[in-house]
Amino acid sequence: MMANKDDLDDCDIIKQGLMVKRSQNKKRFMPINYKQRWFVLTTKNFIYYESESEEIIERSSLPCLHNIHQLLNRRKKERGRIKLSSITVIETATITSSPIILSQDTTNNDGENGYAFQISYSDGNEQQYTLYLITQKVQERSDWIRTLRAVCTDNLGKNEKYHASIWGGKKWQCCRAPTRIAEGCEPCSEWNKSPPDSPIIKNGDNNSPILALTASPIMPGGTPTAKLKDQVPRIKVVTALYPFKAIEPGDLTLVKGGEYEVIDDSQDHWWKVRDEHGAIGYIPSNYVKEKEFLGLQKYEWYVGDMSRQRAESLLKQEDKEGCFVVRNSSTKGLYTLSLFTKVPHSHVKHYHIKQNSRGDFFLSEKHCCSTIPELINYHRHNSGGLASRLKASPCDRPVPATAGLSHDKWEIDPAELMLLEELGSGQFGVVRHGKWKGSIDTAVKMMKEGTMSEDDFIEEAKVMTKLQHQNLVQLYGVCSKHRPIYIVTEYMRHGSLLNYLRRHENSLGGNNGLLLDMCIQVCKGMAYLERHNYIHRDLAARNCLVGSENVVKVADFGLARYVLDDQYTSSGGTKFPIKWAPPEVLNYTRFSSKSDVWAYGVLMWEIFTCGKMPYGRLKNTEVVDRVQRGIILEKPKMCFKEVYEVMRKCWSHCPEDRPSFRLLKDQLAVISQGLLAD
Ligand SMILES: Nc1ncnc2c1ncn2[C@@H]1O[C@H](COP(=O)(O)OP(=O)(O)OP(=O)(O)O)[C@@H](O)[C@H]1O
Ligand SMILES: [Zn+2]
Repeated sequence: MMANKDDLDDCDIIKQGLMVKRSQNKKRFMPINYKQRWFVLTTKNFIYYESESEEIIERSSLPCLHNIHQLLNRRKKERGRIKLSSITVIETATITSSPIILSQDTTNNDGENGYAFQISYSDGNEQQYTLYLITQKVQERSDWIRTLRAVCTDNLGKNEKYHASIWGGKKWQCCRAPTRIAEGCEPCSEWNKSPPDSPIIKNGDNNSPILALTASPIMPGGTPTAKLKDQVPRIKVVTALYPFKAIEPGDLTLVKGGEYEVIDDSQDHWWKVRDEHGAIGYIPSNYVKEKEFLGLQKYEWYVGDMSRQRAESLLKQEDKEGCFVVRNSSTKGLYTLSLFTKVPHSHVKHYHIKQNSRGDFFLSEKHCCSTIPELINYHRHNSGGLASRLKASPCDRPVPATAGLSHDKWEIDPAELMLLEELGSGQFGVVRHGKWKGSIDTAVKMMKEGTMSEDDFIEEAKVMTKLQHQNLVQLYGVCSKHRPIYIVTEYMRHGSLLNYLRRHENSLGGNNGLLLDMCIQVCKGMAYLERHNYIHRDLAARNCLVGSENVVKVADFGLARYVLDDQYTSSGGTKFPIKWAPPEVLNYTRFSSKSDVWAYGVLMWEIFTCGKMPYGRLKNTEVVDRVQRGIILEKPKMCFKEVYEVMRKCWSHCPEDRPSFRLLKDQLAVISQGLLAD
């Protein structure tokens, strides 16, 4: 089997496995059939191969990744491929009456015929096709859906609706619509949510889900029949990635590494779980991960998406010989080991974790291991070519903020807040460091009376506590029963980005990579807001904050809407952030995610000048005049040409010509990868 050129560009496998594929029946006279295929998801394509060999299957355990050349060498015949960029819908599917031939090994089959899902994509002529796939286990299906959605995020969402079932030849089996091109009958799921895990293919009239009860290690009490009545489709077990201390009644304490059975995950941020003693309560969903998908996350040394620059500064801060982390490489699906050594001088070395032709992992070719944890263990005892033996990894890493301080809580009793030192002050009033119930660090913004339309804001705060992203300052809640009202947020120990840049100009100035990484972090937070149709309206370095490990987060989003002072809200006002405003805001006060993008360009400029004032001492009227005439900020001295090009695109006169944050995020990642080979 020859590898074609496309394959060679496409060598990073994200996930692979056997599934049953329903024929696409492009030619109407062909009978529908089902074939087992070997599916390979790469960073660019979803490819399927003839599958007669089982040997590869055994090697498919997570987080193991394979090189496509390897696969091709195993005489697989490619049967088709779909470009990820052409995929628009990934949803579950209902297929009712199909004689499904699954793999011979049906021992794990839970008595089901399988679980179906669908992938719609368009070819070059915009013709839509749908591929129906069937997995043996419900978990496999949600795993595939999740992974596929994660790599296709850029295209999903174009289609609003899909058909829940299949075209039966004369009508859609779901909605009975009589034409094949009829619009879908179900709204597409929000693609960042996981799919419902209900078994879809039914055995005759048996509509009740069959439970995978044996999968759960914790099952205090409760017989299968009791579970059936409770309509629990399957038991989901999660592992705690961080400790969580239950403070409010109704919450449950999490012990790091402990396992919990999920009882209710219908809300995004707080799940009801049961611990091994049978105690039940709410926990923050971002503190746990489904046991089956834990992968490397249970290891202290794995830091996930941390950038090269942040890994370096974290390890330098620890300042210990042999201190190391493993992080996701900038090439999707690969991992990098970052190792601190003092020999011959303090520095951090980065090693790609590679795989040989047998799929084994290695850092130096002589020492291969079948999993990454084994490889790490090996190098704890033998430097084996590394700059040092692997010794420890950074401990006391910060835990993420929770969406609100407890389940369903956004109103905070000021008596529970201990107020500490003043952190600064802005036009709304003073900001102080606080401790909630003696244990959680917070920042408390005491709103000067009369500066904001409080009732509207308090309503909005309920929504805002639900916005959660690692690059957004978390809103914990408000104290709204007393005056002045308090806005309580996550505490960020290094304060505002603007001051941070100015204070550290000497160390940051030469570090283009770190500055670009800050831009990327802000961009990620903004892409999240954009995805949720949330406009910031006052994005600038002064409104971003810096926390431990050089994390940068966006703060004060959406707040501008509730300000009463018209010196701040009207573009003619003295406090209006003119220097961050695009023409359409200056002319018509027309805010959008694209006006945020303009401001983001100015923020990038602030970052690359280490906190200079945009347009220097120019008066507001002079700035307006320049912006209207299309004169933009000059390139900061230490900024890469490529990065300045990105800023310029953010300053396109027409909002439509500016890139979205989603696009910016990818472009900046590419630049970062190219400029600072990882
Ligand atoms: N969550 C936080 N953690 C740590 N420090 C904070 C936090 N929020 C604010 N601060 C500090 O308080 C200062 C004032 O913040 P505030 O948001 O009130 O004003 P500002 O952003 O400087 O100006 P503006 O009123 O125009 O938004 C910040 O510059 C920062 O140093
Ligand atoms: Zn339908």
